[in-house]
Amino acid sequence: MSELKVRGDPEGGPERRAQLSARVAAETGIDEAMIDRLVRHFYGKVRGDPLLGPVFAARIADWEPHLRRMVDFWSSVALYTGRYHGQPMPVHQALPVDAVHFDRWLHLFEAAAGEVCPPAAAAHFLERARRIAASLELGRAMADGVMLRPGERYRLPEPGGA
Ligand code: HEM
Repeated sequence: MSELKVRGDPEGGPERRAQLSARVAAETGIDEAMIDRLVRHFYGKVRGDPLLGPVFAARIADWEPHLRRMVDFWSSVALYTGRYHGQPMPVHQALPVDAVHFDRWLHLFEAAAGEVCPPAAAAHFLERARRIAASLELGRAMADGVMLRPGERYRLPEPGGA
């Protein structure tokens, strides 16, 4: 499985990261306050969603630590701050999710970004979300021993099916 790189650690170390971060901020208007608004708005939608809400409710009792972790994650991914040090792949490999869940997640994320961010910022977040979602879906399939072909989506086996 290819490594899921989300630590905001591009070639060149801290100075290069700071340069990239400043450029993204200047080009898109993204800052920590916008990331905080986006994360809270997005997870508000997720929690009320009939498909995704129960998946989260089964695992998250105290939302504030999760929201803070997700702010760190998006700060690393969007602004190269290196603040997130978790491992999303094994977390999502253990979840009961497939293409339908990933599509819904991206749909809600796109809606949230459109509501909270100016267009260039929304596009920056969304491009990264799509790539990471595709990588997590590949990893999720692989956890069930399924190697997806390019463009193929992962479908959980029907309960009681073949
Ligand atoms: C199928 C759609 C998804 C579902 C149902 C889902 C669900 C979850 C749940 C329940 C957790 C918390 C697990 C726990 O703390 O026990 C989690 C954590 C996380 N999710 Fe997702 N997720 C989805 C897609 C995504 C996508 C597309 C991304 C990134 C773009 C993402 C990024 C993360 C990150 C960074 C964490 C924190 C992992 C850690 O450090 O512990 N998720 N997700």
